[in-house]
Amino acid sequence: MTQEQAAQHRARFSDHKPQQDAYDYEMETYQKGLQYERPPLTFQASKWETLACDRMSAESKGYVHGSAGSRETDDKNKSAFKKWSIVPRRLTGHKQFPDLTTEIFGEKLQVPIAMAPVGVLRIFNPEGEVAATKAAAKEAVPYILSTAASTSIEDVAKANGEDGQRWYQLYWPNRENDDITISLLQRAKKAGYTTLFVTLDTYLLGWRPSDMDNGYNPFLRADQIGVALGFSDPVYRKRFKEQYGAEIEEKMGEAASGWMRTIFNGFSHSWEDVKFLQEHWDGPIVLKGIQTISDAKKAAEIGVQGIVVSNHGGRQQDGGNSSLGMLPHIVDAVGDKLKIFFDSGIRCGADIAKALALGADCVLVGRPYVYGLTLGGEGGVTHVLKSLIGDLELTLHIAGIPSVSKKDLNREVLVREEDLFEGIKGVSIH
Ligand SMILES: Cc1cc2nc3c(=O)[nH]c(=O)nc-3n(C[C@H](O)[C@H](O)[C@H](O)COP(=O)(O)O)c2cc1C
Repeated sequence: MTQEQAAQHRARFSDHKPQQDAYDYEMETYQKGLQYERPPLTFQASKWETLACDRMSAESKGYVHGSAGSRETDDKNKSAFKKWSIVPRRLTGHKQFPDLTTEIFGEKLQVPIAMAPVGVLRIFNPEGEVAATKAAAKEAVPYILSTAASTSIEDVAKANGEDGQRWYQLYWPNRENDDITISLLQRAKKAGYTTLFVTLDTYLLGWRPSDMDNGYNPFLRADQIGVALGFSDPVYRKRFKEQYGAEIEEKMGEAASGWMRTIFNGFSHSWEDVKFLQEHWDGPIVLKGIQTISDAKKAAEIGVQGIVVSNHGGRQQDGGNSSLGMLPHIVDAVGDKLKIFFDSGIRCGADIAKALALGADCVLVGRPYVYGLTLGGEGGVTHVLKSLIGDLELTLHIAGIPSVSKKDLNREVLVREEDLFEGIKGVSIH
């Protein structure tokens, strides 16, 4: 990104604030409680999943809650957070709430949180991506649109609005479909998506028992839910007509499976292929799905701007490591060269604080906002975002941590819970 572009981004986003501060949301809730009014949705983050799953069809539940194989990776993602504890400091004299703002690729963020790319949101609520992206814009949280979305690139941009911060996630067609890749990138650029996230771990869907039990693959169905980006793509439409002598709408089944084979083409690209994206995307590129130090170093070598330390929420490969466990090792290797995003397993404010303390520059929230969407549409997503932000803000404030900047929120504020019990043998706990 040029200096000039960075300046433009900064100017565009610097005044974009959430409509209501998360702490005010808490206070408003207590005020309403004085009149015996209860919040429509629970603040207990650990309950969102069960409540939402109870309300979904078996297919939707299997799709969002499902993970690869025996769920081992997913389970480890979540339990890894408990291995770290935030150690509070007292009498800090801080007279302000923590500063949660940060800067990513020249864009000011009000909080170091973005909404992870999640496909097919209309299976959870008819408003799908439109509801999610509107809530993101209102809470000043960047929205990452998935290539597997059930709403087009352009319609999501419209709903996200002038002030919305939007990034685009690519499921990368194989090189025989370079013209389709270029078309997707150009559409995203034109619609105001500023950063490109390229997902590396999903060249086909993982072995997901819960989906197979339901015989459910949202991308094979002719209901247009998993294929919106393809069906609205001029290059894919032209190709389809040439091949079938018919419009997509006349042969929906073939068009849906054709699009699925285009974006989940079965085989991995190579490091050399990334050059193609660098030639065709004018802006920062972030590789999503990095889980090893050597891949993180290669990402830095080939000159992309960031990585997401992620294992797709354990949905792709079973028997894997926790994403959080790898985070500090990767940060030590490339944290000074790349922006480090993190996801997989974040469920509450303290989880966010821990990932940031371990060196992430920004975290992505996945399943929790899908549960909010199921429970309350746009309002449900808003509630989840406000809750996570409020929880993060007060967790930091009460721990005596004045900001999310690396000088304040770093490994010094953490202790491994295990070491506390070993500490007597010589681990220093300052
Ligand atoms: C229902 C669902 C759909 C997803 N779709 C996508 C997608 O289209 N593209 C992508 O890169 N990641 C996708 N992800 C992965 C998320 O971006 C993110 O990596 C993951 O949700 C993080 O794990 P967590 O949900 O356990 O926090 C999806 C996740 C879920 C739960």
